Amino acid sequence: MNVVKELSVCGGRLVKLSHNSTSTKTCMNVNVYLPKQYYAQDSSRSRPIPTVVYLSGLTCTPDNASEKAFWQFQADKYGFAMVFPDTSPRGDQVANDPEDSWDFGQGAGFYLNATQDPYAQHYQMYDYVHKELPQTLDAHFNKNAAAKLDFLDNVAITGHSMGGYGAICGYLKGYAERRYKSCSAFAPIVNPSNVPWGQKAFKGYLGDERAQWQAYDPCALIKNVKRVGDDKVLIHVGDEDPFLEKHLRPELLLEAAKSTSWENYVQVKKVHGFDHSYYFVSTFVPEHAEFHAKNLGLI
Ligand SMILES: N[C@@H](CCC(=O)N[C@@H](CS)C(=O)NCC(=O)O)C(=O)O
Repeated sequence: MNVVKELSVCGGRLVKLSHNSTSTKTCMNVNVYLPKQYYAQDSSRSRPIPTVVYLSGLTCTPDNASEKAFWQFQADKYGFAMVFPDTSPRGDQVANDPEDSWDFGQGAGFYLNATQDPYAQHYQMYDYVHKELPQTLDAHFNKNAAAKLDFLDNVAITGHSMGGYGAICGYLKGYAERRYKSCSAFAPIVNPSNVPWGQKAFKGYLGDERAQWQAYDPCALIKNVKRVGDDKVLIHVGDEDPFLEKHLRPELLLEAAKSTSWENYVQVKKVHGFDHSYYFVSTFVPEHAEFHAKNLGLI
């Protein structure tokens, strides 16, 4: 991994990295925020600093949330690190949307492993985000450092819009092995098989066969994953979000959860007057941070 830039933010440092990914076969950018606890000269710390992975929405790079979600204040408050991955592979060699729209292709990888040409070659974002990136970050940050960061075990996941979808999907798919300790989402796409953004992406990346889509659809996954303990999924969405009725439709996840172990354990908070922007996301980041801090054993 190459450190492209390091900046002071709040009480810690934002590290901007790039690396050659074996999953996407491209150079990927990722931002990592190391909270103030990472730099504290406290050798008595008994366990590594947990991480929260934030998956961004359509058109975003790792910088959008790093600059506009204000996670850093919360990371310092509770003592977790943040990982901000990119939303797709990028580059001239990477196939893009034939319609040249922002809802598919570069900036819109949907955090899945594409099976269809010409996308399968580089769009392997599921393996990248959930498998390769944590291992790569672990090797980079923990090799020689005294203070350890936990990218592999005590990890939470969250995200916005397409990234909220990616977070719920990754959480449920990895649930049996407890890949993530905690999951939340801001204005997520919850039922991609049945909304235009998701259908376009699934058709392009996974093909016409709808049976293949089920493996990545939270509304299908939730029916086959048995919830344990106090696990809950926390969701916020604004009632003035322009994408609410057509693309997000969070009520469909509540319907899918009915009569399963998740009934009453998916919490959708519809908040009045908020839209889809980072004004909305940043307002509710403190509540999500507290939720994850509890589930990561920090409070
Ligand atoms: N007009 C928006 C449409 C896409 C959009 O709303 N993207 C959301 C995620 S689905 C976003 O976070 N955009 C970037 C930002 O607000 O910084 C854009 O081109 O950015």
